[in-house]
Amino acid sequence: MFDSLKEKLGSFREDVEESAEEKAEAEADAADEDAADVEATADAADAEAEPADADASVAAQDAEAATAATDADGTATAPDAAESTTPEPAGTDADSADESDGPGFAKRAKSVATGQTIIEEEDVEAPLDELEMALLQSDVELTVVDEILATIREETIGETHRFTKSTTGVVQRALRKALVDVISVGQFDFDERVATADKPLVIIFTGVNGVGKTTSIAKMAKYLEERGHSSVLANGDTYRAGANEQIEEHADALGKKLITHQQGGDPAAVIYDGVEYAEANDVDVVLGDTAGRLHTSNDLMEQLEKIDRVVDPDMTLFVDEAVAGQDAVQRSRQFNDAAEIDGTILTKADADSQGGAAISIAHVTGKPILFLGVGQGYDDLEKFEPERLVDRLLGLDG
Ligand SMILES: Nc1nc2c(ncn2[C@@H]2O[C@H](COP(=O)(O)OP(=O)(O)OP(=O)(O)O)[C@@H](O)[C@H]2O)c(=O)[nH]1
Repeated sequence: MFDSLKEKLGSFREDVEESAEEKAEAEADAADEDAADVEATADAADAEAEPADADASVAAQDAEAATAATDADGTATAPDAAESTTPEPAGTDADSADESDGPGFAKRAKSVATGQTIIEEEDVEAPLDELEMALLQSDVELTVVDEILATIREETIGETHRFTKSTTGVVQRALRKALVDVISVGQFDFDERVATADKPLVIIFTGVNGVGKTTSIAKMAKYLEERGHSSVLANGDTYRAGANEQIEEHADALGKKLITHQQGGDPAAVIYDGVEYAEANDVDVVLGDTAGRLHTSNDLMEQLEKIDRVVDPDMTLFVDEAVAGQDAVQRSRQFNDAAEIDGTILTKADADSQGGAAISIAHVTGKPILFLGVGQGYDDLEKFEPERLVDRLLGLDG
C-alpha cells in the first residue's frame, strides 16, 4: 500500500541528509583552517602580549575564533570543548556578530564549535523541489502539497542540531508533522460516536458507482457486528439495474436484513423503510446505499436533501477509491460541496501505490478519512489512523 509514495518520501530524507553531510564536511574543513589560524596568531601574540590581550586580538582578527576558542594561556582548544569550557572571548559575542546572512555567521561558527549545524534554506530547497514534484506525481492535491512543504520549511530551517547523525531525526520529525497535519483534519472517533448515538443511527453512503460503495456497506455491517452493533441494509440505489441483487448477495452472506424497493423507486422511501424496520426490531444502525451516478450535482443534492428531510441521517459517508487519485480528490470536493459529508471511506488502498487521495481528501474537504478499504473480503476495512499511516509511510512502524 502506497509503496511508491513511501519510496519518494525516503528519497527526500536521503537528499536532505546528503546535503547536510556535504555542508558538515565543508564547515568542518573551514573550522580546521580557522583553528590553525588561531594557533598561529596565539603563538605570535604570546611573545608580545598579555594572555587576555591575545584573546581580544584573536577575536578581532577573525570572528570565527568562536569555532576554536582560545583559553587563558593562549592555547587553542579543540572545537568540541569550546562551547562548554571556555567563556566567549571579548568581542566575539555570537549575538553581536553579523546576522545579516541567515542564522548569522557567529551562530554558524559556534555551531561548528559544538559539533552542530544549522539547516538553512539552501540546504532544503533542492530536496523540497524534488519532493514537490514527487508529491504532485503521486496525485497529492496542489494546495496540500503547498501545505506540506510550508510545514517542512517551518520545522527545519533554522533548526540547530548535531551534525549528520540527527539530520534524519529533524527531517523525519518535520515530514511526520507535515503529513499528520494534513491527513488528520477533522478526525473524530467513529466507534465512540456510534456507541453513544441515539438508536437507530442512520448512515448514508454516497459516491459514484463502481468504487466499492456496496462492498463498503457490507464491510461496515461486519465491522459494527464485531463491536456489538446490529444493522439493517437499505438499498437506496434504485437507479441502477442489478443493484438490489448485488447488495442482496452481501446481505445473505452476512445474514443481514435488506430493505429494497423496485428499480426507479424513491431512495428516501427505501431508507425510511429501513429506519422503520430498525425501530420496530431494535436494530442499532441503518446502512443506506445511494445511487452515485447522477447527471448533475443538482440531482445529487436533491436526492440527498430528500433523504435528509425524510430520515434526517446521522452521518453521510463519501466513498471513493484510492486508485482514482486526483479524480477521487476532485469528486470528494464536489460531493462535499453538493451535500455536506461527515467523512470518507477510501477503498482499494491495497491496490494503490500513489497515496495521493489518502493524503489529500481530508484537507480538501475538511472532513476526515474514517476508513480504508484494504481488500475484497468483509474484514478488509481498516480504521484510518493518521499517525499510524504516516509512520507506515515513513518506515517508522517497526
Ligand atoms: N482490492 C479491493 N477491491 C475492492 C475494495 N472495495 C471494493 N472492491 C471491489 O471493487 C468492485 C466494486 O465494488 P462495489 O461494491 O460493487 O462498488 P459500488 O461502488 O457499490 O459499485 P456499484 O454497486 O456497481 O455501483 C468489487 O469487485 C469489489 O470487490 C477494496 O478495498 N479493495
